[in-house]
Amino acid sequence: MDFMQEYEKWLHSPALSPEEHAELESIKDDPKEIESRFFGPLEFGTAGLRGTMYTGLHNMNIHVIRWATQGFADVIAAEGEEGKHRGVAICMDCRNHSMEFARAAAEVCAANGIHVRIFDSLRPTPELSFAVREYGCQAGINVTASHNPKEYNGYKVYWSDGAQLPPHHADAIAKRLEEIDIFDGVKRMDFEEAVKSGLIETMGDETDRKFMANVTAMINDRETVAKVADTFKLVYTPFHGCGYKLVPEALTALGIKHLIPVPEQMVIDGNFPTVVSPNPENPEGFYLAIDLAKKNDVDFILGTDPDSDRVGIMVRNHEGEFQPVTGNQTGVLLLDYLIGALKRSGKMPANPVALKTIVTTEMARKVAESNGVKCFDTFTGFKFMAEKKNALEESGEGKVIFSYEESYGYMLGDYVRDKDAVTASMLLTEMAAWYDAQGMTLFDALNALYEKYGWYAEKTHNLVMPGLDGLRDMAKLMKDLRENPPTEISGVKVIVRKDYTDGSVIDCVTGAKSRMELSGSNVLRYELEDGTVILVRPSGTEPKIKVYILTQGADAAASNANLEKYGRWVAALKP
Ligand SMILES: O=P(O)(O)OC[C@H]1O[C@H](O)[C@H](O)[C@@H](O)[C@@H]1O
Repeated sequence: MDFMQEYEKWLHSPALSPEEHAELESIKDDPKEIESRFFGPLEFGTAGLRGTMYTGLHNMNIHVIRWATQGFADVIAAEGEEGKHRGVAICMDCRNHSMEFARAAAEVCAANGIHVRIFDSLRPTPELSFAVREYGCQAGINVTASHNPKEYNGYKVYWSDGAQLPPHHADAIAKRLEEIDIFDGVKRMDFEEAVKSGLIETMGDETDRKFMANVTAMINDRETVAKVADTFKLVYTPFHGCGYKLVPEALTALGIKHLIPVPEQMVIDGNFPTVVSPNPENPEGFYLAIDLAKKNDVDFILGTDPDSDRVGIMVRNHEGEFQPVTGNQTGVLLLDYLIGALKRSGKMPANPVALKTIVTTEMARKVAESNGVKCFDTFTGFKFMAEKKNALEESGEGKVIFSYEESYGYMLGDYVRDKDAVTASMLLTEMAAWYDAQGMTLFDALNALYEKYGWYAEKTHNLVMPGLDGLRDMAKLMKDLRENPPTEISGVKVIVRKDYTDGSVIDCVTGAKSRMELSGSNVLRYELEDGTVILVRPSGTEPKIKVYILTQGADAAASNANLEKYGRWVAALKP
């Protein structure tokens, strides 16, 4: 694509508002900026389209939203009249322009004769997955950039099972888009007109009630919560986003009496004014919650991201300080707790299964298998976990009790096919209360798990490479690693090398080549002589290469020393 030509096309399009024209005019002498906005369209990555909210083809704006929706509408329409009638559920998060973009998507669907159910205001992402399933919709659209910084927005697409579209399906939309002109090829219908004609319907409290009935049915142990409810306290922050209402509601239904919300962050605001990044993976954002927790003598903090699909926790250690519990650790804690709770309540299904991704700690497998639960790996993204859950359950091979990613996402129950911070927050709180009743904090519980299952340690390094140069650098880094694979990392031999792009496995000792089951994702994996696993992949949601170190040691000091040692190799990777 000739980026200058594309820029000119946009600059002269009558579809642009005066403000958008002015924005494009202002970069006319900046070819680099023009190239980065017009070199090509956004790609469907880990979680659909995601980009910064500027005027441009490689950005998120109303034109890109309408265009993507026209492509998606064609894919839905290909299902025939029945598919159009089943229609699409549409949701949005708290970001600037999310509501406007969601309504724009609804207008395009309606103009294509596709029935729309749109939420009347922001909702947690898992509720969209739920709504698609509950109302038997053909598809779903969610306008959200999840945990990204405020400049971003995104467009997630779902299919009838309530899961995000798998890559081959997303490719069909991308192919369709090549044939649709972004300005002239999109059908539109006025929102109010479409409401009047019955093509657009609104979802609100009635859908919340149905969703919440499913969430609260997941409670395992009200009795233990009730025992400690007079003294057990927690602090909660939704980071200005969608968790503000239904997470507290779930906790109240659980029987929690002392929920202390962070007042400044209970305010919905797409500028996320109190944090640099609304990502619960970044502990800095918890500073207000920590202050409040210390003042109120609380040991447990819960924080959900802006679209409330991810949740992060912090616990007080023996020095009285709060420390973040990583997604890997939180998942291990919850998996172990759920296994115990299901066994205690006699609700453990036959052939139980836990799912995790290839970049999630092996400790989860250890916990699962030590307790008679099978564990399977998938690629990053809940669409893959949903696919695996559906396949295992449809074939009768297993019943998934828990699915999780190291990146703070947890999927529970059968009513959603995406990560769900509403249900996870409630069950994490139930778990914290249960340990409280045993005289333990989650900090104690985690240490007990390490003692029992081994000292696993993980660290994800993010090599941030923004802009067009960044894209090139990232591609070069992956290429270099393929062309000159490391034979040792920080002085330790690589014994097996795997490339998930084509599923190839190379035994570095014998040179033998074989294949693995998983393939089709740009991920490299190195297995080292000491049992450490290092994985490298470009993020599908942010401009960065992620390097995951999964290691183990005889004790905490030894496993942390490994993280440091291998971290030095990672640091040298960045161009
Ligand atoms: O590692 P990335 O490709 O950036 O993805 C990070 C996360 O992004 C989104 O939240 C997806 O829904 C997750 O499944 C994924 O783990």
